[in-house]
Amino acid sequence: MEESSAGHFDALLYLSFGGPEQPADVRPFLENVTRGRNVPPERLDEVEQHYLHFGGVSPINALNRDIIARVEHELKRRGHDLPVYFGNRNWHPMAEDAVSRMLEDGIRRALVFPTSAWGGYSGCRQYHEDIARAIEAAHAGIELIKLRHYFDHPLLIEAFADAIRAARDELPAPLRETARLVFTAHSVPESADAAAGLPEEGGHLYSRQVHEAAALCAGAVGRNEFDVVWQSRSGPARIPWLEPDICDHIEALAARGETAVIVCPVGFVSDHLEVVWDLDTEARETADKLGVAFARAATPGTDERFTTMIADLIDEALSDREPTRSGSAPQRGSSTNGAPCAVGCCEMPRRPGH
Ligand SMILES: CC1=C(CCC(=O)O)c2cc3nc(cc4[nH]c(cc5[nH]c(cc1n2)c(C)c5CCC(=O)O)c(CCC(=O)O)c4C)C(CCC(=O)O)=C3C
Ligand SMILES: [Fe+2]
Repeated sequence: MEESSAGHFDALLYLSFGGPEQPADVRPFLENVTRGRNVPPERLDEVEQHYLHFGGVSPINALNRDIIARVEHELKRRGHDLPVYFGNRNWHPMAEDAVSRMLEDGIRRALVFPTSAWGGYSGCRQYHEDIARAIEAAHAGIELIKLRHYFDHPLLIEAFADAIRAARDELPAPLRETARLVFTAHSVPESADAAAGLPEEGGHLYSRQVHEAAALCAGAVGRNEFDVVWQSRSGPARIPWLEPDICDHIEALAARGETAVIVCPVGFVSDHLEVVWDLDTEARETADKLGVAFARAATPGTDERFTTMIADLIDEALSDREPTRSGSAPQRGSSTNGAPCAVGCCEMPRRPGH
């Protein structure tokens, strides 16, 4: 998009994934997430149990409400009159409802902050689709401009780096320096990663950004050795997803004699279910069983720098200035009313039988 996003905005739409808030929500939420996506029912049964283990309540909505309160406070402090609306892709409050409330309140032009820092279909283009769907449902004129990818924003990297240091300090002193530093992000189908970004830039935008963010965090804590692994794979077993999985990786580390890991969930902004189940429960149990000391770095959502980053991204959009960033992988993500970032960006290949 060549057009400028600078100028006046009436509001901020905080757009996230959504999660169930009571046991009865779990199944319909999972149906929403996986509609048309060929996820086997056995996988849904399994994931349903993870949610029920936590009383059918995902922490994600409460965490997002907490971040929103901080953002509102920071925007006021900076003198911006930008009310913040909350909408999700998969559960209430839904993006459609947020946009219809915005219209009722007279909002005509708003910025959108997505809780995904990344490019790729699930992390970027699907949020554009959510925006387009919400506008269509509202049957009224509104301009929604999504903010850019922030995977390499220096404030995000610093928040993760401090969290890694704090996790390291939870380990027994003799293990701190030798503990393996392992970054993890949500797996996606290999085909989705290959199609992420622009074909002429080589695709693989999501995994490239994850590797870059990991390298920046590792550099910030003075390490040049680290691993990037994946978690929370879904879909049928016959379809390849990004690997290795975090638990398999911990097993491989144990087999070659490693005695401690620091796991940094670089792919996520808050301690939602994929973090508290897949890492704090499954990965930790795997490590315990193998006698590998385990420490998990905090996610950045509740770090003050995360709020500052959101406000800085807004100020950047308002003034149309160059992005503040530490990396060099392609960085897009900003477009109006759900248009793709560029022609062919994160275009999912049509798979027969889907
Ligand atoms: C890249 C990516 C992110 C990071 C970017 C971002 O943050 O957006 C992310 C985040 C999240 N994923 C989440 C939860 C789930 N993801 C699922 C399924 C899937 N995720 C995928 C990708 C991603 N997911 C994909 C390719 C699928 C397969 C189905 C499909 O092609 O779309 C399923 C279905 C069941 C299953 O796991 O099989 C669930 C329940 C939660 C909320 C947790 C909570 O409730 O607290 C969050 C933040
Ligand atoms: Fe997911």
